[in-house]
Amino acid sequence: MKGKLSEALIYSLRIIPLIRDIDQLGATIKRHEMTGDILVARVIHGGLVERSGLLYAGDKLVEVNGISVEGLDPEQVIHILAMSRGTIMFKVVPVLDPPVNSHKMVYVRAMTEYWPQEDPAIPCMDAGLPFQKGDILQIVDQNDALWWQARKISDLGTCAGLIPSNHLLKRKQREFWWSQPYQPHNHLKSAIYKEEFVGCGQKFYIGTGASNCYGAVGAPYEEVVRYQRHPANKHRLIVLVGPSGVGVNELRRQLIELNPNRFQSAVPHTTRSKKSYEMDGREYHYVSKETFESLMYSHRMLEYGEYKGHLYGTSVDAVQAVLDEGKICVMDLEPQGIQVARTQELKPYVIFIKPSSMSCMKRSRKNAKIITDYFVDMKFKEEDLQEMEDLAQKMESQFGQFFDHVIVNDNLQDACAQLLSAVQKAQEEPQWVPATWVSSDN
Ligand SMILES: Nc1ncnc2c1ncn2[C@@H]1O[C@H](COP(=O)(O)OP(=O)(O)OP(=O)(O)O)[C@@H](O)[C@H]1O
Repeated sequence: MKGKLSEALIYSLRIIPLIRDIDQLGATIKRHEMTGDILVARVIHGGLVERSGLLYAGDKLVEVNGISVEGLDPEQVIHILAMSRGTIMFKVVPVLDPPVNSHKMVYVRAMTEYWPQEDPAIPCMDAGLPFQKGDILQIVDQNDALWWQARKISDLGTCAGLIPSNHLLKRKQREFWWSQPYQPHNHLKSAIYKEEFVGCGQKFYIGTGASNCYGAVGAPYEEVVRYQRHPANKHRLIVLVGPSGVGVNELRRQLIELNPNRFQSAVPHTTRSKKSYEMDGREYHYVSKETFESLMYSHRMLEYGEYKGHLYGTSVDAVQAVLDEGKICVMDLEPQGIQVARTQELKPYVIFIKPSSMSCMKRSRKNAKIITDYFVDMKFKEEDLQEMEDLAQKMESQFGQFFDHVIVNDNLQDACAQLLSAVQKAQEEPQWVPATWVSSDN
């Protein structure tokens, strides 16, 4: 029988050389709250440290290039690193069980915006990844429940950056919401232990329009997948959105005119009575108020409104009727209606029609007429164009996360050609869509 051995931890010191090519090392360090040790806090995905496979989160730094880091602040260690060139020698006590990233890679659409420079709670500002509404992010590391690592798909070659986790972002949004309007910034103060980024100080643009660095309340990330419509499947609904007068109707009309066998509008419903020259199902579906309201209450109306005492609206079934014929349904929608249309059933592809610059608009709309029920032949005035621009900005900042594509409507022919190409791509090429749309039918 073995005698009782007293246990002892054997700390194996390891010397790790890292050759710094450019000045990115891609790791953060922090000081242990109790022991004062300098530890590797985080290894950034895609950075030099991660690629070397030699340093892990939790490793304790003992020396850097022969200089002891004992008793130093993380900032002082960063300074030593900043002065070092070529091969950097780290003497470390390796962590006993290095963390493994067991999460699969997921892609999300950012439904809000995030500005690390405005977020005092981020453990390391320089390692933060700023993003805007609608950006598609590749989440590469979810080991930390609060801070994930992600890359923008438009920038997959770079090393990852820190973003707040879904859970943290939701919590912060809620706190911010409740703290309004009396203490707009107190919620951001946090006792999170600061980390220092061992890499070059990336400079980020600080957003000016954001109400706070965490954006608006709502689901902060939407999981997305690449989806390509099978040629045998129904077409995706094409939704056009834009400020009044920008040319949404004109573009829709022109697109349908190009190929009426392929593109079609949905026939709207109305509660007004049919005129003698009209035909039920051609201009409108003429229904009773009760029928209309039951469609509304059962969420089968994509949008509706009242005009001169009568209800008007477009139903999901009317859109489906066009899709069932194998055609591409093109409809314009108020931005508030996008969320209602965003279903697995319709898989809408949303195109935002945007005005161009004021000077361009003045030129291109010189002979254009505002089309309303009250004024005939009224030309666009400067105020109209200004109002259109302001509204476009508001729409973009409020609903930009839902836009799959943006077209600037300056020259009508160009805009129409861009629309045709975008619509074809939406139907025939892979696009990012909410993961829930393809879970069961693929
Ligand atoms: N690129 C363009 N160049 C010149 N005129 C244009 C252009 N786009 C649209 N127009 C004209 O601008 C006017 C308004 O366009 P349209 O009716 O399509 O606006 P809208 O976005 O549908 O707005 P609303 O919803 O208020 O009707 C029309 O007379 C249209 O012919």
